[in-house]
Amino acid sequence: MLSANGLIKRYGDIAALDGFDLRVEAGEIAGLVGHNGAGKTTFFDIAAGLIRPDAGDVAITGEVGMAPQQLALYPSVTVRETLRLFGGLAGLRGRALTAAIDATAEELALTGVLDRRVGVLSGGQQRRTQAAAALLPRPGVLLLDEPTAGADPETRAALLAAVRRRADDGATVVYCTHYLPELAELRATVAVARDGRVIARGTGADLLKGLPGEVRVVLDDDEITITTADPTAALADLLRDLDRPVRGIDIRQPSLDDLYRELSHAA
Ligand SMILES: Nc1ncnc2c1ncn2[C@@H]1O[C@H](COP(=O)(O)OP(=O)(O)OP(=O)(O)O)[C@@H](O)[C@H]1O
Repeated sequence: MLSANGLIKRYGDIAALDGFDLRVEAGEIAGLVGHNGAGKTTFFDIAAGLIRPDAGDVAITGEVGMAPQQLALYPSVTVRETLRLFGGLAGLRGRALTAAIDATAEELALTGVLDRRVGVLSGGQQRRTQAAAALLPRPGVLLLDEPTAGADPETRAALLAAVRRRADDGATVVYCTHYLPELAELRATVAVARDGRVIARGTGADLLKGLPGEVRVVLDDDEITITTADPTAALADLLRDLDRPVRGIDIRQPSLDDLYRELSHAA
């Protein structure tokens, strides 16, 4: 469990966090989204104990594992040595450590590069190594800051599956991303940050309720477009009353992108 209450962090005139509240339960993945500068990284640094807030506190059950946005790896050591270091810091030794390294490398598709130096890996492999370092000790709380940035589709899928498994095993996960479809894939709840606060919190479905989607019906010489919160129902109504042949149908359900846009533009 993680519970941040009333966090405030100022840098001169800038309030990086300005009353930031967030509660995430064990087994939950909370997707933290928001503009550049909304305060996501500052929140992570405070939750991980790297910096102190000016006010407020974060309560955490268990250890914290963090994969920061900036790669923080030693280029001259191998992937295996990297994982050995992070596992060792978390108290893993001997056979337990070796088994954890093998299992984590396997789930993040790093087995083939375990004995290569981090500095010669591709960007995606380095990012997976960083995620592996955070995931390996199986911390109770995982803070992941855009771990799939620059990842190819296979890497992305492996990472998302590994994160989902950790939550299924009971970890509390906060997952920062600018790529909203990932949150649906992770079955994450959503927290939208803006100007140092969480301004919307809930399941994707809750937050999307009432936002407009669109249904477009293409006829022989005409086209009908309806903007509505329930495009499927609008389509059913339309088709019931329509006496002309339909050439094409296009439905766009409201998405997290719509929510993000709406909240970002709200005063
Ligand atoms: N050490 C610092 N000194 C001065 N200002 C800072 C410092 N760290 C963060 N800030 C400012 O605080 C605000 C929040 O920054 P933060 O990095 O937390 O945002 P973010 O939501 O993580 O952004 P991004 O999506 O770009 O990663 C920004 O305006 C940033 O410039």
